[in-house]
Amino acid sequence: MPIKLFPNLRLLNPPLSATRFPSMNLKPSVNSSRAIPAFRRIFPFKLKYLGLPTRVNSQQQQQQQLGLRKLSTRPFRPAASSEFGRRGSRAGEIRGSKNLIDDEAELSDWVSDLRTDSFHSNKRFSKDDDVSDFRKGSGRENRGSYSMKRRRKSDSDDSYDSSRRGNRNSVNSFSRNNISNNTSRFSRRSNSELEAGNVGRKTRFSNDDENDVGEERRRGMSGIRDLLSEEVSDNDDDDDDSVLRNNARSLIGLDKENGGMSVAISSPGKHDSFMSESRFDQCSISALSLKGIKDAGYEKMTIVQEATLPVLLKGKDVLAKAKTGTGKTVAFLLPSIEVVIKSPPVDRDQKRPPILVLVICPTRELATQAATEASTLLKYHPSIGVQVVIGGTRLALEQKRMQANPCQILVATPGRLRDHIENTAGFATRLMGVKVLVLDEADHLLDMGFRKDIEKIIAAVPKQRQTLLFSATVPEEVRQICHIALKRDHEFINTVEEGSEETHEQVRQMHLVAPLDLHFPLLYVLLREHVADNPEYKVLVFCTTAMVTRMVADLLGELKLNVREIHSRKPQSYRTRVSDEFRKSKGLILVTSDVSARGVDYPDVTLVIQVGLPSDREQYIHRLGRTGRKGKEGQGILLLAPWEEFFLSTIKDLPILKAPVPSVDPDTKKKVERALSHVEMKNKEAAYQAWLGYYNSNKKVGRDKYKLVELANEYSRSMGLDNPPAIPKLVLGKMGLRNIPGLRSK
Ligand SMILES: Nc1ncnc2c1ncn2[C@@H]1O[C@H](COP(=O)(O)OP(=O)(O)OP(=O)(O)O)[C@@H](O)[C@H]1O
Repeated sequence: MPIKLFPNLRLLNPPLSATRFPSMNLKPSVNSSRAIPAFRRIFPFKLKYLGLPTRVNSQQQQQQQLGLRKLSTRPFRPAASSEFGRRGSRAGEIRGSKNLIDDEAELSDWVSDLRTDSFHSNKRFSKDDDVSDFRKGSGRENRGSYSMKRRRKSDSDDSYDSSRRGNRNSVNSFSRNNISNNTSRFSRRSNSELEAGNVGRKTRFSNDDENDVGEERRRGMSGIRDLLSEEVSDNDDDDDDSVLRNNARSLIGLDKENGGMSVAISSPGKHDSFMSESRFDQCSISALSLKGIKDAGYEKMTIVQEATLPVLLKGKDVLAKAKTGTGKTVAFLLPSIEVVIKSPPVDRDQKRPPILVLVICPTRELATQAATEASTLLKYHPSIGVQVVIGGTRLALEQKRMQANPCQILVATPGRLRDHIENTAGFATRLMGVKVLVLDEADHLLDMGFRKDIEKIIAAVPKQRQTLLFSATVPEEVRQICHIALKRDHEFINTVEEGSEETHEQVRQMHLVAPLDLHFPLLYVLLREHVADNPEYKVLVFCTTAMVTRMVADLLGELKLNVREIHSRKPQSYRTRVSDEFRKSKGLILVTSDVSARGVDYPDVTLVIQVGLPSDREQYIHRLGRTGRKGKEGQGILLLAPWEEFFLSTIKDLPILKAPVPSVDPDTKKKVERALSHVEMKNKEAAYQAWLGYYNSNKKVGRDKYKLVELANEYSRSMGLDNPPAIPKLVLGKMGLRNIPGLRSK
C-alpha cells in the first residue's frame, strides 16, 4: 500500500491562470515571412535514447549537422515497459503528494498532528529491532581542527537568489550498460567550437534564501507495529562492507595525498550513467532502513552512493562531488540515519534532547526536499524524528514546534539556524549532541555569502563529529578552504570521471549570442518552438534577478505562454505552491531566479534556458542540472549579449555549442513589443534597477561604470521604455553610481 506523505494539504489559492490577459489585437503583419524554426536550427538533431548525436569536432561538421539532420526537440521518453517506468510510478505514488505546507495556519495544524514520540525512548528501544545497532560505536576516529576566519559577506540583495529540490515522481535505473551506445560520440565535441571572448572573472552573488515557511513532515505509519515485531538484524557484515569498499575504491581509484588527506578520483566507466551495479544491502545498513529504501523504489545504488556509503559508514569525513541529479541526498542521509540508529536512546522526558544529525542546505526548497527524503528513508524508524527550520514563518512558531516535537535529525537553512542558536533557549545545548554535520551544496555554503553563518554553526557543534560535504561542483577555492569544516584526513570522493565534463552527456548545450534588444523576441521564439515540438514540455527559464524574473514572467504571460514565476520576492506559501505545481505538471514554463538553480529535483524538465550572465560557472552547471536528471535527456540554451560572451571562457571545457541566432520575423517582433507595452511600468522599473545592480556587482561588467550605464539603458529600451527609469539617489549611492551620465535619479 503506497504511503502518502502529507495527504491533507490543500491549495489555499487557486492556481494561476495560464491566460491571465486578454488576447491582443495585432495589426496585420508588414511582412509575413516566417522565421526558420529557431529550435530546429539550434537543435537540429533528433534525440534518441540509443543514438545521441555524434559530437562534432569542427565547425564544418557542426554546420553539416545543422543542415542535414532531421529536426526535433522531442525529449526522449523511456518505453512504458522499462524498468524505469515501472519503478517510477511506484516511487511517484509515495512521493507524489504535496510535501510542503501552504501557510502558517497549516503549519499549526501540522504541529498538532505531529507524533509526540519522535525521539528514542529507552522503553521503545528495548523492543525495537534497531537495538542491535546500539551495540556499535559510531566509528568516528579523528578530530579535526578548523579555522574560524571571518570574511566579508559578499554582495547580496533580494535580487540575487539562491536555490533547491522537490519530491520525486519517478525513479530511473539506467544501468551503465543501458546507455552504452549513446554516449561517447557526443563527448567527442571539441571545445574549439566555442567562440569564447575575454577571460571572465568569477563572481558570486550568493544570498541566503531564508525567512521562509517551515515544513513539517508527515510519515506514513501504517504497518509499523507489525514491522516492529519482525526479526530485524543489523546487516553489519564487515566482509560485505569491505568488498563493497574495495569495489568503490577500485571504481574511484582512491589515492593518498598530502597531509593525510585522501583524494579519490573516479572512473565510473566511460558512460555517463549514474547507476552502479551494487545493492544497498551490500552495505552495513540496518534492515529497517533497507525496507525504507526498497519502498522508496531504490534497488541499486547510484555511483555516488556506491562510492561514498562504505567510507561514510566507517565514520570518515568526506567531501564528495557527483553530477547533478545522481542521488547525493540519499548518499548523505543514509549514513547519517545509521548514526542515529547506533546512538544511545534519548530519554523522552529529557529537557533538551540532543540533535544528532544537522543537515544544512542553502535554500528553503532544498531543506524541505532533504527533510522529505529523510522522512521517506525513515519510514520504518518511527522513533526517529526529522524537522526543518527554514524561516518564512515566525521564529516563535518554529521554537514551539521544536519544543513540542524534539527531533534527532534537523534540516536547516543557515540564517534561520543561526537565529535559533542565538535566540532559542536550550537550542545551543541540543546542538552539542551533533554527531554528523552535513553541508549540502557545500561549495555554495562555504562561499562568502554564507561563510559567517557556517562558521557560527560549526562553532556551535562539537569538534568531535563526522562531517559530510556534498556538491556537484567543487571549485579549487572550496578545496582550499574545506578544512574549516572537515578533518585533515577527510576523503575527497570525486565521481566525475577525470577529464570528463561536469555536465551530463545526454544534455545538449547551446549558446546563442545576440544583441540585448533581440533577447525577448528570441526567448519567445525559442519557447514557442519548443512548446510546439514537445507536447509534454516542461521548461525552466533562469533570469538574473528576482525582479527581472517577475518582468520576464509577465511578458511571457502576455504572450499567452503557460508560465509560472518563482523568486525570493514571492511569499513562501506561493513559492511552495508553484514549485509543487511545476513538479507535478507537464506543459508548463517556470520563469525563475536562482532559487531554483541548485538541487531542486523537478522530474522530466525538457529544456533549461538561461537568459543573461550566470553568476559563475558553478551556477551555470547547477541550473543546467535541472534537466537530464537520473539519466534522462535534456537541452540547455544560454542566451547572452555580445558583451557577455566572455563568460563562455569559464565553461569552455563543457560540451556547449554555438547556435546560429534564429531570425525573428517582424510579426513576432511586433507581438513581443505589444506584450511588453502591457507589462506593468513598476515591474519594468524594478527590473531595470535590479538588472543594473546585478551587472554592477559583476567584476567584469561592473568595472566600467559608464559602459555599464549604457548597457542598462539598452536593456531599458529592450523593455520598450523610451527613457530609463529614475533610481532613488540612495540606491545609486550604494551602487557607487552617483553622477554617472545616463542615469536618472529621484
Ligand atoms: N539509488 C537510487 N536509485 C534510483 N533513483 C535514486 C536513487 N537515489 C536517489 N535517486 C533519485 O535520484 C533523483 C536525484 O537525486 P538528488 O536530488 O539527491 O540528486 P543530487 O545529486 O542531489 O542532485 P543536485 O546536484 O541537483 O542536487 C531523485 O529523484 C532521487 O529520488
